[in-house]
Parts: sequence; C-alpha cells; structure tokens
Amino acid sequence: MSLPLTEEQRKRIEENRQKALARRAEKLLAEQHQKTSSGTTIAGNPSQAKQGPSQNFPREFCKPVSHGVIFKQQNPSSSSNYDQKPHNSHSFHLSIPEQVKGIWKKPEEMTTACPGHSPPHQVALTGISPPLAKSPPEVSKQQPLGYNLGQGHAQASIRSIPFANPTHEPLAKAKSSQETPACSGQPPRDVKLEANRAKASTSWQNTSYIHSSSGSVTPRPEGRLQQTSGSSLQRAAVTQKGKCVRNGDRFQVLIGYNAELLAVFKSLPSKIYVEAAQSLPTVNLQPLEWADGSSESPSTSSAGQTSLPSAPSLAFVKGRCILISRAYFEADISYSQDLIALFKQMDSRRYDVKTRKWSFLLEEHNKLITKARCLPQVQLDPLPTTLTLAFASQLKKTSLNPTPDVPEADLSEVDPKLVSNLMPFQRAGVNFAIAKGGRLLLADDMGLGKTIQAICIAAFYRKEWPLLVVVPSSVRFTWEQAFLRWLPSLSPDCINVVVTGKDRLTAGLVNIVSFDLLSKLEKQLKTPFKVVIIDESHFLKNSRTARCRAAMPVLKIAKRVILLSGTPATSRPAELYTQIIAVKPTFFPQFHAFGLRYCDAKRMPWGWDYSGSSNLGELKLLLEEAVMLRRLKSDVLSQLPAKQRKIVVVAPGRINASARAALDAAAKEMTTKDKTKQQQKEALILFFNRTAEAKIPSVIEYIMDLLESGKEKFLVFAHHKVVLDAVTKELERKKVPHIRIDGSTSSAEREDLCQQFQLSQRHAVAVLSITAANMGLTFSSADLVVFAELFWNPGVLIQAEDRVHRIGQTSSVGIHYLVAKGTADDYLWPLIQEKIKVLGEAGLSETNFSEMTEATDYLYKDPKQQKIYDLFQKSFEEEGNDMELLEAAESFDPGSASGTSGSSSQDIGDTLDESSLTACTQKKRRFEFFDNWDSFTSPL
Ligand SMILES: Nc1ncnc2c1ncn2[C@@H]1O[C@H](COP(=O)(O)OP(=O)(O)OP(=O)(O)O)[C@@H](O)[C@H]1O
Repeated sequence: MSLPLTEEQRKRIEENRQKALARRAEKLLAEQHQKTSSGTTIAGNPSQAKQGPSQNFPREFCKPVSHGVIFKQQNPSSSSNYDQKPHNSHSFHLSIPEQVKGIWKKPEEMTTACPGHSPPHQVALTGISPPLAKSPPEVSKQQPLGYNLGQGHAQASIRSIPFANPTHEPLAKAKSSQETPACSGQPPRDVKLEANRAKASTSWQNTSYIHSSSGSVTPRPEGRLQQTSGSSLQRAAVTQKGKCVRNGDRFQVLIGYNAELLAVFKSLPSKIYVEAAQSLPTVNLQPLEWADGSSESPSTSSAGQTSLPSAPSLAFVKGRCILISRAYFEADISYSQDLIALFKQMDSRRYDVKTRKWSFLLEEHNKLITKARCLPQVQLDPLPTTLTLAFASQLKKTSLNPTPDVPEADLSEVDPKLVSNLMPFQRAGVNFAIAKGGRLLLADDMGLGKTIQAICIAAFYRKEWPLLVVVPSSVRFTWEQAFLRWLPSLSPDCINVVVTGKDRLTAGLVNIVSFDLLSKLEKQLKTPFKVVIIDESHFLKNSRTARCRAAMPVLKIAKRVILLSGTPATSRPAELYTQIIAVKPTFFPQFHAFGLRYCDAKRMPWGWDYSGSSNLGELKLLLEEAVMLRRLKSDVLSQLPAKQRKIVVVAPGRINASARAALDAAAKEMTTKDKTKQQQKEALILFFNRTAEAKIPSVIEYIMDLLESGKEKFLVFAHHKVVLDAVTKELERKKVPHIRIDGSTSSAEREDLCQQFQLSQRHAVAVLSITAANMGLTFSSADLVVFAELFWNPGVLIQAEDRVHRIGQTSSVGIHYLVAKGTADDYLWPLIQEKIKVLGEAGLSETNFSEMTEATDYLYKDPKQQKIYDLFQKSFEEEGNDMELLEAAESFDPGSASGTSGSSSQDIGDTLDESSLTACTQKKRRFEFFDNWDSFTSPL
C-alpha cells in the first residue's frame, strides 16, 4: 500500500502536468500552423474533423464521444454542487455564465438538456448563473496559452439557457460584472485552467453541458485574443465562421468548435461574449439578427445607449397589452431593462409615473410586439385579435378622436314623421347603427326612446324586410302601436302580432313575437329574417335558456341585428357575451377567451368560474367601438322632457275567458235600452271593476318584466284593492323588497314607509293606491311610475306622477300607463286625453297625453261603443257622480254576484292627509280637490 501524496508532491505533479499539456499544445499548434500555411482549412471539414482530436489532445479533453453528455442542473447558490462530476467521463465540465441579453431567468424556468436531445455534431452548452451581485463573472488575467483546445466538430451549436437572478441584481453591481478584463478583450487563455478555476469557485454557476462528437481542431496562429486587424491575413485563413440564431427564449451560437470561444462563453455574460467572441482572431461570429433585420440589440441601439451591454434584467418577464383608450394601449408587464430600452424606441411612448406603466399609440402596437418577440426573456402578449379587429383602423393610423367619426345617414327613404321627431341624440344613434351596418346593441338608458330609434334603423333597411321584432310579451302591443305611430306609411294589416303558439310567425311585413313564443315557433322559420329587433336583449344573457337558444340562430343568420336594452348586464360581464356575439359573431368565438380577459376566469375544483370581472375599461372601449351605443339620461338631459309618458298596451290575450265574459256582460248592461240612469251607472261601475280584475295578469307580467330588466326602483299605482293585493302578493312571492300604502295605512306609517323606500339602495317597488297616496309623499329616489290602472280624473294621475317628479329629482321621469284593449280603458283613456288637452290649453299642464295615443284607434264606429263613451263622459262630468263612482269602485268585490258589495273593497281610511277628518269628509275633500282640477277641464 503506497503512502498518500503530500500536498507538495501533488502540487508538483499538477505543475508538471500543466507544463506537459502546454508543450503538447504548442507542438500541436505548430503543426497546425504548418498545415494552415500550406492552405489547408480545418474548420468545418468533417473528414478532417474525424481524424484529429483524440490524437492531439490531452485525454481528458479530447476523447471523442458520439453522444451528448448531460450535467444536471443544480442549485446555483450551492457551492457543493459545483463539484458534481459529469455523468459521462467523456465530457468535461465547463462553467459558462449565461446571461442572455441581460435578462436572467429563474432557476425553475430553466430546462435540463437530455443526451438524446443534442443532435450529433453539435455542442450544446447550458449554464446557470448565480446572482451577479454575488458572483461577477471571473475572467482569467493570464495570457492565453496560444493553442486551441477542444474536440473538433464540423459544426457546433451552443445552446444557451437563460438564468435567474433571484436576488435582483442592482445596476451598479451588474455593471461591475461587465467591467472585467474579458470586456476589455482579455479572455482566459486556458480552457482547462479556466474550468479548474471555475470548479474551485463557489460563486459561479454550477451546471453546464457539453456534447461533442467527432472533433476537428481549429488551431490559431497566435494565442492572443487581442488580435488586431493587422493579422487579417492570418485571420482570413483560420477564422471560424459562425452566427447567432434565435431559439425560443434563448439564442444559439452556431459555430465550429473553438476552445477560445468556449473560454469566452464560460467567462462572460452572453451579450458580452458575442462582442468578445468577435474580438477573437479565429472567430467571425454574426450577432443575433433582430426582427427588423438589424443585428443590433434594441437594448443597445436606443438613444443614449453605449455599446456596453445594458444592466441585466432581473427575471423572465411576462405581461400583456391592454387597451386604455381609443388611441392608446398600455404594456402591463414587470420591469425589464431590455424592454424599457425597446419602449424608448417607440415614438409615441408615454410613461405614467403613478401607475409606472408605459403606453403607446395603437399604430405602434404591431411594431412593439414584433420587436418584443425578439427579446428572449420577455413575453409581451399582444392585444387580443378581437381588439385588433375592432380597432383595425386605429392600428393603421391612430386618430386621437375619443369617439369614432360617424357619418350622417341618408334617411330620405324613412317616413318623414319619424325622422323629424328624432331628438338629436336619437338621430346620432341611428347614424351609429347605420355606420355599423345595422348591427348594434342600443343600450340607452331607460326612457330615452330606444323604440323610435330601432324603428328608424329598421325602416332604413325596409327593402330587406320582413322584419322580426322579439319582445317581452307584455309589450307586444305597445310595439304595434309604436310602428303605427311612427311609420304612417305602414298599413296596419302589415303588422302581425303573434299571440298564440298557433299563429304564423311570418304572416306580416312586421312580425312581433314574444321571446317565449319564438322558442315555440322557431321551426316555422324556413326563410331567415334579414332584419331583427330584440327588445330587452338582456333576456338573452343566459345562453342555456330556451329564449336564448331560439333567438341566437335567428340572429346569426340575420343581416341586421338591433338589440335594445337599458341594462344589458345587471351584475357581471359574462352576461354581455351572448349579446356581443349576437351583434358580432366573429368576436370571441370561444367564451373562455372572453371569460379569461373580462370575467376574471378562475379554475375551481368544479370547473371554471366566470362570475368575476376584469379589464372592464378595455371591455367598455371595445363595446363602444364596435358593438354598443349607450347614452345615460344625464348625458342628454337637456334634450329630454321632464316627464316621458308611455302608453303600454297590455296583451288582450292575457284576459281570461271568464273575465272577458264578465266584461262583455257589463258592457251589454250599459247599452241595454230601457235602463234607468241609475242602472246604467251601476253597469258602468261594474265594467270599471271588471276591467281591474281582467288586467291583473298583464299588470303582474309587466312589473316582473321591469324587474327582470333591471329597473331598480319604481312606483306602481292602482286603484282597486284586488289589483293592489295581487301585485303585493306577487312581490312577496318573488321576495322583491316593497312597500304598500293604501287607504288602511296610518299617517305615521305612510311617512316611515316612504322614508324606507327613499333610502333603500336595493331594488324596491312602492305599491300605492291612486287615491290614498297621490299626494303628500316624496318618492324622488325613483324615476319611474307605472299606472296599473287608469283613473278618470287626470288631475289625480298628474298628482300621482309628481310623487317622483318633484324637487330632488335630477332625472327625466318615465311614466308608463298600462292600458288594456276591450276594457273600460278604451273609454277612460280618451276621456283623460280630452281633459288633459283642455288643461294644457289653459296653460295648466305641460302634459300632452294625446301625443302618446294618436295611433290608437278610438274612433268609435260601433254605436254601442259610442254610447258607452258618452255614458262615461256624462257620468264623470256630472256634479257628484265622481263620488258615487269612486265609492262604488272601492267597494268592488270580484267574488260577489253583483260586484258591488263591500267585502273585499278598498278601505280608504284616514290616509289622505294628517287631519283626523271622518272618512266621509275626507272623501269629500278629495273630490273637492279633484273638482278644482276638473273645473279647468270642463269645456271653456
Ligand atoms: N323623439 C320622440 N318624440 C316623441 N316621443 C318620444 C320620442 N322619443 C321617445 N319618445 C317617447 O318616450 C317614451 C319612452 O320611449 P321608449 O319606450 O322608446 O323608451 P325606451 O328607451 O325603450 O325605454 P325602456 O328602456 O324603459 O323601454 C315613449 O312614450 C316614446 O313614445
């Protein structure tokens, strides 16, 4: 057993070994030099490459291998790992700090090469660099030994893997790492030596891979890296050519094996090594080409940058572009030095000190993205395709206009009555729709006249009719009235209101159908409708509903799609998706993409959750640019009347057979000959009462539609107890917060309930008796009043309207009168109209009810109808009759045979005001008040 070597002995042996190596290398160099002088080029010659290396180099370096060798990636901060031996004895360990364009990658992001992945005849180098702050690249200050070392290759490919710098290297320190001798052209002279040093170092990277196969030797005539141009002749003879090519987020150096180059690689950050490599006389390395064809890195070419490499970026950065206005987009990405340098090349760059974000004009979007793709450590996602489609013109040449220019549409073919009545903002809406090819979501606030605009847009495309109008069933007849009102050129026969599942969907030029009936009748749709209006289009927000499933295919085929909704989404962006694709089927073909961007989509154990919201500013911009037009009341208040009245013709189909029979019987009574005046009056009261009963289902349907449409707070006025009860009961059933004030509500309670309603932040409905709550109360937190029933005295109606239209009201107020055909409303409405007209003429009312109903055919051709009207008129104008009628109506009991007894009658109680008058006196007083108003309405 031999004694272990002493330290001194070991040192000597090593020195001798080094000397022998040096001598051998010199010898080789001389031989090689001879060969090159005689005109032989070795580099890149595979046949020669096969011959050489194993004979010419020290064993540990030159053993040819035919497969790749992998060194496992190790923890950069662990020095102990550094000594880990290669898996393959034919390989050698290189320490190559890798810094790709100054950007460092996290260790966990690094890939581990596999033997099988390295193609033969290539060298794959991979390295990890620790934080620069701790370990500036070491570079030998020794002179090069003057020989090349390595196993020759026909071609070698060096693959660099980006590294992490988890400690976020400060700029100064990073720079110091660049101020090494290597930077100034002093690369290491001996690969082995360097490798040994690296081995001993604890501060350098710990992993590198090299794979070699058959080798060729590329000797160099002179060992100094600082070869000057004076040696160009020599250089031409022996220079190895190579180039840098991009490979994903790394770049490769394609070049024949060159030991000096390897030494450079292992000693320098990557960006520097390209420069240092170029200073090697034996190397001609083309730097990486950029997208614009330049070979200069964006990070160094920007103004004020020197050729020195920039400070390293700190990590792989990933981000995306987000639209922030019609003209600008923002780069939402973390810090990267190279990216900042790239940003600075953009002419339109803006930096927001508060948000620390860069933004650019849209016209520079494509340029920025193309260039950013060349930054290996950066992933900057472009704007989604949908946005680039929507803003295509802005991407070409950005206009700073906050809204798109909309040309004036030629409406000469549309009924002049309609066109001349359009308010300026409504005309702008029509222009917008036509500029969008008749496909839009008109999302104007409630009461801004979406109906008139939709009819005008549809009329512009009249040549493409038949027209389909899909609406909530409670407003089918209101739409019919609107068509008749605004398009006098349209014959009433051309309008087909689909009432039952047996009706034809295509019978008219204008076909009006409810959502629910559409889903039943869709099979009838042999020929597609080219023009479609969808009222309250948020009814389509859930793609799983039958309504949506029926409507979407119709909309997909239609050429013009006019969606109307004052509340397109009530709670989350996901609700907008179906409406967006109804207008623009090419936008976000997959909901998931929409969900990821705008619904803050999150993966949950049960699937994806799309109930959130994200990027709402961008979504708004997208909608406004390409899909939606929305004006709020406050935007156009100056163009609006203080009150917007609307007559809602409720569906006759909703009146059931028994209610219809009761109504008809009552009408018959009124017109039967030989009836006393009193009997006629009783018949009239019965008719009035039966009307209330018959309207209940329609009233409830309308209120529920309003709630579904997102109307938040409104008042419902009714007169009969049966109606008030039915509405309240339904609200309770649907758990809608509500208050009720009727004749039985005490004065104190009235105030409390009123306050409760005023302060409520949630949905709330105030169910109010026309006669008990028409004065002394303020409900200005609502801006919508629904009259479930008509009342013969317009003064009472106006008083009731003014519960919302009063001081404190900042908005234009919507008033909806629900009117049922074939009921007492047929007579009451003209009566009210007539009275109001007189009031207006006397300058006592700015109200113009007649405007709303001029399309309603109340010319009673039937003598019976005329008789009833006369009876109504007489009854309500005669002194004292009002009182009698009111009492009779209030005591209506639908259950009783006569309908006039009082079991379920409305209890008027002491609710009129604060006084403690008797019920009778109160009634009298109210009538006095009405009479005062009525005095103005009597014929002058
Ligand atoms: N230019 C106009 N001239 C006369 N009346 C108008 C005009 N624009 C709207 N109106 C009237 O204003 C009322 C409200 O209009 P419309 O019902 O179309 O509003 P909307 O936007 O559809 O409201 P909602 O969202 O509540 O349905 C209607 O009575 C309508 O006739």
